[in-house]
Amino acid sequence: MGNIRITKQFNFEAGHALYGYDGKCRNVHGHSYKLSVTVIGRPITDVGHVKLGMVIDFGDLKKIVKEEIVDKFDHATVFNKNTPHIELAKELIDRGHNVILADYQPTSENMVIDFAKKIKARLPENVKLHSLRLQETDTSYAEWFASENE
Ligand SMILES: Nc1nc2c(c(=O)[nH]1)N=C([C@H](O)[C@H](O)COP(=O)(O)OP(=O)(O)OP(=O)(O)O)CN2
Ligand SMILES: [Zn+2]
Repeated sequence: MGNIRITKQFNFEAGHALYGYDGKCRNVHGHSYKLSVTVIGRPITDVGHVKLGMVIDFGDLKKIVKEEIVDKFDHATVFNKNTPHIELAKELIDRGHNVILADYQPTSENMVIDFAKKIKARLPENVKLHSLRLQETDTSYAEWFASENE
């Protein structure tokens, strides 16, 4: 049996600001992010296996992506910790806000690279991350493909 790709989609709301950017996105603002996670592998053929016919149970994929990404980023504000925004971030943290201090500029490109690393580290041996698509607005998204990052 051949390789099959399966995809699960996630949504989360997050704020961010692009420090030093020459446009309106230098302001703190938010997005309703849509993340599509595609993995590839061979469906299980062992008739005695509870996951017969699955590459990975969608539920198991959901658990990984929720724990690594959605539960952390949903309703958080992401700042580049290598910029003066660290001061703003510290103030918000002190006031009990949910803040993520990223070691990168929080563009959709950098976020999708970060997400790929985190998801890859949690997948079982027989399942590979194929691609991610992170949609920031109705008209803007970034994609990561394993085949382009080997
Ligand atoms: N290459 C990138 N460019 C921009 C990013 C990014 O992550 N990567 N991010 C932003 C802003 O954060 C924000 O997402 C604005 O994006 P944009 O598509 O420009 O939003 P608009 O509302 O102006 O889109 P329209 O649909 O064209 O009105 C900026 N750039
Ligand atoms: Zn934005």
